[in-house]
Amino acid sequence: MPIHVEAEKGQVADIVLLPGNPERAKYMAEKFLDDPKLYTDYRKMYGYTGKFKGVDVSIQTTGMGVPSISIVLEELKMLGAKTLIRVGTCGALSDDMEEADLIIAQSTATIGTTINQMTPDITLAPPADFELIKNLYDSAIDLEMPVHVGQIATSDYFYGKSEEYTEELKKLASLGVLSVEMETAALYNIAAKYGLRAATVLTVSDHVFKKTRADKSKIAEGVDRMTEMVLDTVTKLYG
Ligand SMILES: O=P(O)(O)O[C@H]1O[C@H](CO)[C@@H](O)[C@H]1O
Ligand SMILES: O=c1cc[nH]c(=O)[nH]1
Repeated sequence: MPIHVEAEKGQVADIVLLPGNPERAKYMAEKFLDDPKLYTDYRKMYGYTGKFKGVDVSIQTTGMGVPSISIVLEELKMLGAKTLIRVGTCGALSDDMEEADLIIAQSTATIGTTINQMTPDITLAPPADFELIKNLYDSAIDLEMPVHVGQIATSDYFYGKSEEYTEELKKLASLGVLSVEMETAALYNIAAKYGLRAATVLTVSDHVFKKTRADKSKIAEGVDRMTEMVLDTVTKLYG
């Protein structure tokens, strides 16, 4: 049994949805899965396996930031997971984006994250799995959800420490980067390392430059949308 994801082989499904927040994992499992079973609560990083329309699906908390999700991803790989879809929140870098809009991350830039140490002399640019993001996009359109597709940024900082950091975010925004969050670079790099399928879907919880945050009910609306979109794709690909 791995040290942090306290599950035995066979308890985690091939397909794992990855929220950062443990309360989101619990909410999603209880609301969307049939017969969800908790397989780990170590450090309150809840992990559940249940069924959605007959397909086995796990929902595993990752915690916040690259170091935390990296531990979880390595252990999910040990447990046999094959398709990994992050379901997170993010700060929009464009004021035109609405709270609770969805973003599919084709790729991610990095600010400061330790994951770059995986290939110190190489700037790796691992993309999301094409079939996953194509189907996620089709699901969002079929379900008439507001969706954006493009590059995001993964940062080690939630609270920017300096004016320089804000300038870096503005630079990324001017280069077309849609939003900032804290885990996807680890997901795409570790998926590349093991040949796993990965994608990230985010819902806009904050506006970085306007310095506003959606209220909890608006974030919940985005989480519901994001989960419905991802589970629609799961049934199309694996049902
Ligand atoms: O809502 P989650 O999935 O945790 O994602 C975002 O929210 C956290 C910061 O509040 C970071 O983990 C960031 O990536
Ligand atoms: O602004 C934000 C919002 C969510 N997550 C982040 O990392 N940043």
